[in-house]
Amino acid sequence: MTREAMKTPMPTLSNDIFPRVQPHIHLWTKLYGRNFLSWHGYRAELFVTEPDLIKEVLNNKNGVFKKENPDKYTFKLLGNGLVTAEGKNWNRQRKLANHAFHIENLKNMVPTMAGSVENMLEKWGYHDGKEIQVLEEFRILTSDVITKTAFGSNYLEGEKIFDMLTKLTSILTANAFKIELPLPVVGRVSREVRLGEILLPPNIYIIIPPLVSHNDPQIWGEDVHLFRPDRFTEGVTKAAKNTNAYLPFGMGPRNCVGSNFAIIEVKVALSMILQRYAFSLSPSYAHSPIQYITARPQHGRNFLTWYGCKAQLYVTEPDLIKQVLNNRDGIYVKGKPREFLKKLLGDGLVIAEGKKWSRQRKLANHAFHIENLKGMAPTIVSSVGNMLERWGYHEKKEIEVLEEFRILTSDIISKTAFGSNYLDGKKIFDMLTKLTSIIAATDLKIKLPLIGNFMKSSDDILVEKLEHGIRESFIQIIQRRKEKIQTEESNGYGSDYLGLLVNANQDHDENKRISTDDMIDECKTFYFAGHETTMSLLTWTMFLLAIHTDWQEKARKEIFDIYGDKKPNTEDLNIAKMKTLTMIISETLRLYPPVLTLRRTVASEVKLGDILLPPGIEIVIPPLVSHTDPHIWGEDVHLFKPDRFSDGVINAAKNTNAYLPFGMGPRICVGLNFATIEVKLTLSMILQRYALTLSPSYVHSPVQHMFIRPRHGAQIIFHKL
Ligand code: HEM
Repeated sequence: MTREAMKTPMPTLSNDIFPRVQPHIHLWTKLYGRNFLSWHGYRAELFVTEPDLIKEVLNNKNGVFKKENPDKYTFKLLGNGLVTAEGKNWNRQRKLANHAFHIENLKNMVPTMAGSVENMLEKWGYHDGKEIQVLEEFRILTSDVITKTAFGSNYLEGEKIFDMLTKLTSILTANAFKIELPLPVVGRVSREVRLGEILLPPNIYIIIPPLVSHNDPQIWGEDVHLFRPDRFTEGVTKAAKNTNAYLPFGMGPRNCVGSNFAIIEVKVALSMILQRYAFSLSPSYAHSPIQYITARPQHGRNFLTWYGCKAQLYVTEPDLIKQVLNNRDGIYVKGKPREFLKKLLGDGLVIAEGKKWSRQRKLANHAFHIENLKGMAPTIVSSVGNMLERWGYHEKKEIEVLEEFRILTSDIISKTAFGSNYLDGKKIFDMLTKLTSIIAATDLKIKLPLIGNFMKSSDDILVEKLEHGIRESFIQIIQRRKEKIQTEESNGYGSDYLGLLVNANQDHDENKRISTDDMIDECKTFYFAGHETTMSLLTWTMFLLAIHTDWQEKARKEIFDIYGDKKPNTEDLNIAKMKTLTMIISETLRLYPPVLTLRRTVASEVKLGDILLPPGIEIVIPPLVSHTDPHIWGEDVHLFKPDRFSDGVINAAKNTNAYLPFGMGPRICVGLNFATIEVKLTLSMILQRYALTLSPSYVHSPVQHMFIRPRHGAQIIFHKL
């Protein structure tokens, strides 16, 4: 649950962190009430969140509630120090610590603290107007302060210790499921005792998660998640309905011995920072990465991971990416697709290899040849027209465009590639959408090699049903095409993609002939590849234009210069003149590339850069890594700045191989031009009629659902021009 919760950034800068950092405890308090029992392996744990009971446990009047024995990891971090000690040991050590942190002693530490802060600020002096990552700064500051004040040595001397402690803490956190650190307070009952109405047997563990009572609206009021320091105007007693609900430093005899020290340190640091600087949150903060692979710079640019029993090499270095995708010696092949993906794409163009790929690629290239694309333009324009007619009634209202674009792109691909319309294709799309959902949900699941082969999950069964349904629908569409043409006594089967496929199906030359199964796989592939990708691009472009109204204006001006207020001229699309739109689309594809991973398999041993790759290893290329690399795009890498593309990709990026929205090399997207024309015509017709703004109800939460999409849709407000 934690991993799921952490997968995406928080949609807003909300303080409602509890469901995110402890999703399990959050759910349990909703399901089981304020105090509940749970099992951690064989260990019974009582979660206590009722303030009065918390007080009873922490005040520990009759000495029943002991500290937990440290497990082996905690012990390595804290030894048998004050935090974990019990009895006499604890008594003696606590006295010493109380003395060290006595208010008189604390006063003497202030100059040292101020000196450390001064050092930090001196370093910051050079950063005027720049962004500073303060978490790292404060790691150094607090280490420096504690070494100097408590041990009389400075950060540099203590650095080795802190480095080691930091590593140890990482291991501890990674083992957070084995141990309970540091969010909840943990203790153990030494003998039978009554807590409220609950009779506790000895040795039961007690867990107190402060976030529960800190987030309780009954204690703090309905504005519990808002940052409102004035609730503390008259101290904690007046701020909370029950003061025992406030536990940042614990309470009772084992409360934090360093609380005064910490507060003084924070006050000194804040005072000195506020005296010198005004600060604001950097735009790069909220925009945290969608995939956590990008958040692991410590592994370097290319690194190995394991997906179940399969080795995967992640490659993010542009020159190596180029080597893999260009595939000069035919070594980097499309590997065996994942089970589910195969159901979605069959053995169609995206997956096929060798001769089959060559033949099918030729057909697709032909279908999407520029002359054929021009022929499709009137169909695209009329589909967009239908959508706009529907929108006519929505003036100044909010429209959720992701859904709209799903219908639009489905309609366009059905009509242009298969000569049927959205309603005909709707059944297929519904089934494909369901299939996509199952696949997106199972993408991270790893099938056990043996068991997975014997047992069918409910997903497997549903997938088989959908697969069968999709196949039947395509057979009908193909059959209808064959019959229709026969009755019209025409020679060919049409020049759209389906027509080319049916022609090839009837070809006398065996080498060129393709089977019915091949046709079905190609149909699936085109329906799928031509639909969700373009829908994602259209949606994010609308979103970005709604926020960046200056670019919206520039685009609109360009469109009026070309088409006036008339429908786009399909005789001459004038696509080449759409410089601004091209830049906007390129920048959108950089920030929100619909295809998030490209995969290849190494067919035979090969050297990639300095790495010797054995056959069978899978290569994963995540475009977002190089798309968001400041070394390649500059420090403003996270900002929407279409003019970085004003002289093409070559001048936008330090290395053009870093830009991969459509892939590169022989397997580059075959629908590239088609998608681009579709998006340009759609945007032109929308911007001719409407000004766009983002709706306040929009929540920014981009997620990977096969492709990047806004989790809660994209709500845009349309104002008639
Ligand atoms: C914004 C829209 C689109 C994006 C971002 C996109 C992206 C991509 C990418 C990155 C690849 C390369 C995959 C790889 O190297 O492993 C690809 C391949 C492919 N795309 Fe697209 N695509 C888009 C639209 C379309 C459309 C509209 C169609 C068809 C109507 C299409 C059909 C295909 C096919 C058939 C392949 C496989 C080509 C081959 O392996 O030879 N795509 N696409």
